[in-house]
This record gives sequence, structure tokens and C-alpha cells, in this order.
Amino acid sequence: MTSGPASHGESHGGSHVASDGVEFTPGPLDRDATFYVAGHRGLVGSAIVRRLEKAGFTHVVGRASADLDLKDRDATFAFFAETKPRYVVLAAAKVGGIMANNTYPVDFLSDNVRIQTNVIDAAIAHDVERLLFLGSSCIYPRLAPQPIREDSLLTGHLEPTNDAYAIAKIAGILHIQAARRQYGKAWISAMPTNLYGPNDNFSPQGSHVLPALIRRYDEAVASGAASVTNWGTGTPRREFLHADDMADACLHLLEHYDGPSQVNVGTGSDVTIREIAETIAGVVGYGGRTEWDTTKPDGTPQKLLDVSLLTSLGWTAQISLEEGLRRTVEWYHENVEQLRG
Ligand SMILES: NC(=O)C1=CN([C@@H]2O[C@H](COP(=O)(O)OP(=O)(O)OC[C@H]3O[C@@H](n4cnc5c(N)ncnc54)[C@H](OP(=O)(O)O)[C@@H]3O)[C@@H](O)[C@H]2O)C=CC1
Ligand SMILES: C[C@H]1O[C@H](OP(=O)(O)OP(=O)(O)OC[C@H]2O[C@@H](n3cnc4c(=O)[nH]c(N)nc43)[C@H](O)[C@@H]2O)[C@@H](O)[C@@H](O)C1=O
Repeated sequence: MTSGPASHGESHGGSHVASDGVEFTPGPLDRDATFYVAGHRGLVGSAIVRRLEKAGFTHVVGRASADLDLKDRDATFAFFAETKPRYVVLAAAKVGGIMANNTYPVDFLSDNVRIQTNVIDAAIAHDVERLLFLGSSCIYPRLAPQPIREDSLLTGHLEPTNDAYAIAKIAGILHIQAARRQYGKAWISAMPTNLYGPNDNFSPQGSHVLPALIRRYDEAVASGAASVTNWGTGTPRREFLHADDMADACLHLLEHYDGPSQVNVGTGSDVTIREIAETIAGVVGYGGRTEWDTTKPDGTPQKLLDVSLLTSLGWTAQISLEEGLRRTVEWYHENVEQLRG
């Protein structure tokens, strides 16, 4: 990771007042404070826990959804009252790929609005100092100019396959901005691009493209299948960021940024789905044919984030797609039995 001096106007050196009037100077977080990672068993949450522990945090707490359902407002408030976290990353959400989003829009809207509303309201009530909310690049209009800048938010129509999830995430961004305005909270939002890595969801119907293709090509190698069939046309372009880079960016933002604008988090480059499929086939050693089921949705044609704000804050991604894929396939091979079980 490169850590150059921050040059973005919102938040560097000395006493700092953000454009919405919130007075807060970002700096190193207290390693001994209680840090709650909501969604700590997931792809992003587990990477954040690894990153925090590596950075020396001694009181990182998490709860599985079976023990604390964040859709339950009373239980969420009771957890905050008992744990009193000083810092929170909100990485708990109902998450899925294009098919899951398109099939279960009620769940993606309702669960996510409830989870984030309960956590943010409880964090207001219990005076959390720093909170980072995670949205998603799908908040931007389907046909936003590429690469997508933060100020493209609410400038056009959403991609219909994930509009319910996107509206929930947009409500989350506004909730953070409102907590800043009404209560002076120095809380921030980050918008990750498509993520991948260990502890991802590898379920064939519910997952995102990258874990789906790792599993599909790997199973095709094992079964000796002559061809595999992927969804859509293969022409959409996506940007992929490893979860460990994402986690590093989250800590970097908490220590270097304060402002009302959400911050895009990505690598700055994208590939076609056809290209990523070829790369994955190569990594797992599949030599058969690839076909495309064009009855399945493509989703948005391109989703490449403009990462100049994040770059100006001194952060760039470090894990190349090749390296990240190699590591993820290795993790998949080590955990595949457990994933199927
Ligand atoms: N994956 C991606 O490509 C992208 C993800 N994001 C965002 O990043 C964040 C993390 O996503 P990711 O790690 O991929 O998702 P995962 O599905 O891997 O993890 C989500 C976590 O949320 C927890 N969770 C879900 N529902 C509840 C609930 N009702 N109560 C308590 N906990 C709950 C789960 O806990 P448990 O395991 O205990 O059930 C799980 O650990 C989300 O906000 C997502 O929108 C943004 C862009 C892309
Ligand atoms: C992170 C992001 O994730 C979702 O949006 P998406 O970017 O479209 O995500 P995806 O990874 O599921 O698909 C990317 C592309 O890949 C193609 N594709 C091919 N074959 C498979 C396949 O087997 N599975 C999947 N899932 N996709 C496939 C697929 O047709 C599409 O063209 C959002 O709902 C939203 O929730 C969100 O924020």
C-alpha cells in the first residue's frame, strides 16, 4: 500500500472542518478501543478483522447473525449498550450476485434497510466516535459516465436487476450524511466495487460472478466436462478488488478521511466477463469450451469507479487480479469440502 500525503480538500493535517460543518481531524485510531465489525464472518468483515488484528487492535468484537440478528432493533440496541463500541464498520448486509438481487428484491431492500437503520441509530444513541458504512458501486446510475465519480450519485436511473439493493444502500449513505448534519457525527461511507477473496459466497445461484466461475471451472476440471456455460453475453465490464485490499482501504479511510461524500474504493481498471472467465479457466487448468447463456441477465454494461478521491487520500490497491485470483483459488481448494457440506 502506498501512503502518500493526503491532498484532498476535505481532511488533512491540523484542525479540520468538513464542508457540512462537522469538526473532526482524522488520525490514528486507538488500538485498545472496542471496535465492532458488523458482519465479521463475511467476505469483507473477516478481511477487516484480519487487518485490524494485524494493525494491533486488541478489542475487535463481532457477532454471528445467529447470535445477534441486526434486523432486530431491540437486540441491536442492547448489544450496543452492553459492548459500547468506540468504532464501528458496518459490513453486515444481505449480499448476493445478479440473480439473487433480481429474484429477491424485497429481501435485499427490507433486510438491508433494517440492518443499517438499526446499527446507525444504535450507534447514534451510544455515541460511537467513528463509523464506516459500506455501500456498493451499484448505487450509481446504470449508464453513469465511466469511470464513475462520486458526484454521479442520484443523477440517473438505476440498473433494474439491483435497484432494490441500490436504494437501500443510497438510504444508508443519506443516513450517514444526516447523522453528520443532525448530530455532528464524523462518520463516513465507502462504495466498494465488485469484491472477491476468502470467505466469499460460492453458491452457484446466489454468488457473484468470480466465485461462481471459480467453482464452475474447477468442477468442470474434476468432472472432465467438455464445456461450461456462463451467464449473459460475457461483454459487460467489471472491476474486481480483493477483500484484503478493501479492508486496508477501510482502515485507511477511518484514519485519513472525514467528509460527507461517499468514497469510491476500487482498482481503477476493469475487464470483460469473458476475459475474467478465460483467466479463471487458466488458473484452475480448464481446457474445454466456454458457452454463454444469453437468456441470463448481463446487468449494467460497465461499472468502473473513478478512484481519484481515494488516491488523493494516499491509498491505492496492491493486490493484482492475477495474484488475488491465485490466492482465492487456493483458499477455495482448501475449503471446498466445508463449503459443500
Ligand atoms: N461482495 C461484494 O462484491 C460487495 C460487497 N459490498 C458490501 O460490503 C459489505 C460486506 O459484504 P460481503 O462481505 O461481501 O457479504 P457477506 O455475505 O460475505 O457477509 C455479510 C455478513 O453480514 C452478516 N449479516 C447478514 N445479515 C445479518 C443480520 N440480519 N444480522 C447480523 N448479521 C448479518 C452475515 O453474518 P453471518 O455470517 O453471521 O450470517 C455475514 O457475515 C456489504 O455491505 C455489501 O453490500 C459492496 C460491494 C461489493
Ligand atoms: C457487486 C454487485 O453485484 C451484482 O451486480 P453484478 O456486478 O452484475 O454482479 P455479478 O457478479 O453477479 O455478475 C457480473 C456479471 O457476470 C455475469 N456472469 C456470468 N456468469 C455468471 C455466474 O455464474 N454468476 C454470476 N453471479 N454472474 C455471472 C453476469 O451475467 C454479469 O454480467 C449486483 O446485483 C449488486 O448487488 C452489486 O453491487
